[in-house]
Amino acid sequence: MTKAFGARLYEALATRGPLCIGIDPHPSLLASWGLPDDADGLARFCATVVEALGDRVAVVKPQSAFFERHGSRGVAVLESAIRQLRDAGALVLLDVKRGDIGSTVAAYASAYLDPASPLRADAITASPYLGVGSLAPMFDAARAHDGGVFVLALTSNPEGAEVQRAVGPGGRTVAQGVIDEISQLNAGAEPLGSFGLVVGATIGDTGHDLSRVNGPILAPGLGAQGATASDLRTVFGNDLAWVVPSYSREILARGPSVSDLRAATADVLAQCRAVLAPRTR
Ligand SMILES: O=C(O)c1cc(=O)[nH]c(=O)n1[C@@H]1O[C@H](COP(=O)(O)O)[C@@H](O)[C@H]1O
Repeated sequence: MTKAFGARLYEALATRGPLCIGIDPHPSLLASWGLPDDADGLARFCATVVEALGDRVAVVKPQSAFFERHGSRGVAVLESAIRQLRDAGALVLLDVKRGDIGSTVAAYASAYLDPASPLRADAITASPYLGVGSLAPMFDAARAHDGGVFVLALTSNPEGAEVQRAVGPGGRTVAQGVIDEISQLNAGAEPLGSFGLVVGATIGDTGHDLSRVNGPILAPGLGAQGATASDLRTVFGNDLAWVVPSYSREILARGPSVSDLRAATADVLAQCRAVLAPRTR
């Protein structure tokens, strides 16, 4: 039996530092790395990222869409990248943003969180817009298999606010409802819950109560979308403790040189540490 995802993440953040790097092999990045826009190019792209970052970054987040666009051969590359990253000691957060009725969510859960699946990752991203309760089979699978689930709360894109900040009959925003339900799942977990939220680094002061989350908060939108490490202070205020800053294109654009990828990563990690340290426990 391995440890719960939250405990494994806690250790990874302590030893490797508070950072997630995304693998988003955009066609333009493949081109700038001198690689073809096909499954072989994808495989070489991933091999370089694994070599450069697999042994040093706490969380690596492959974006499934960029693999799926190459069909079954692309998905095979994703399977192998997940395995290699995990073997190198990184926690793999597979960005698939799944959500559906509960019975279908159960199938997604077995696709991504069951150790028997070739696509098994440490954690996945999930969309709560069919109701947080519809994600229950994913939460159950995460508990059973020591996995994690990061649920969208306040996303980094400008279109998100219209839905996420809508106020329900009880006076709570949709996002606060998501935050509160995830907080309940993490209540009492030590040292850190396995259920995370996604809150974009681009959104300014959240205006939401994140004080009881007791789990990780993934903060994408840094770099290419315009947010900087210092924005994390504005966005999260006193709730910075378990923020996991996430960069994709900003770092990947520095490839294919392994040493440049490492240097860029070390650079953003230092910027994030300066804002996030010290952790409260
Ligand atoms: O869940 C995510 O990771 C995510 C949530 C969000 O609110 N905004 C967001 O950009 N993302 C993902 O984070 C990555 C951002 O990539 P860059 O803009 O290149 O850093 C993409 O894979 C997005 O799909």
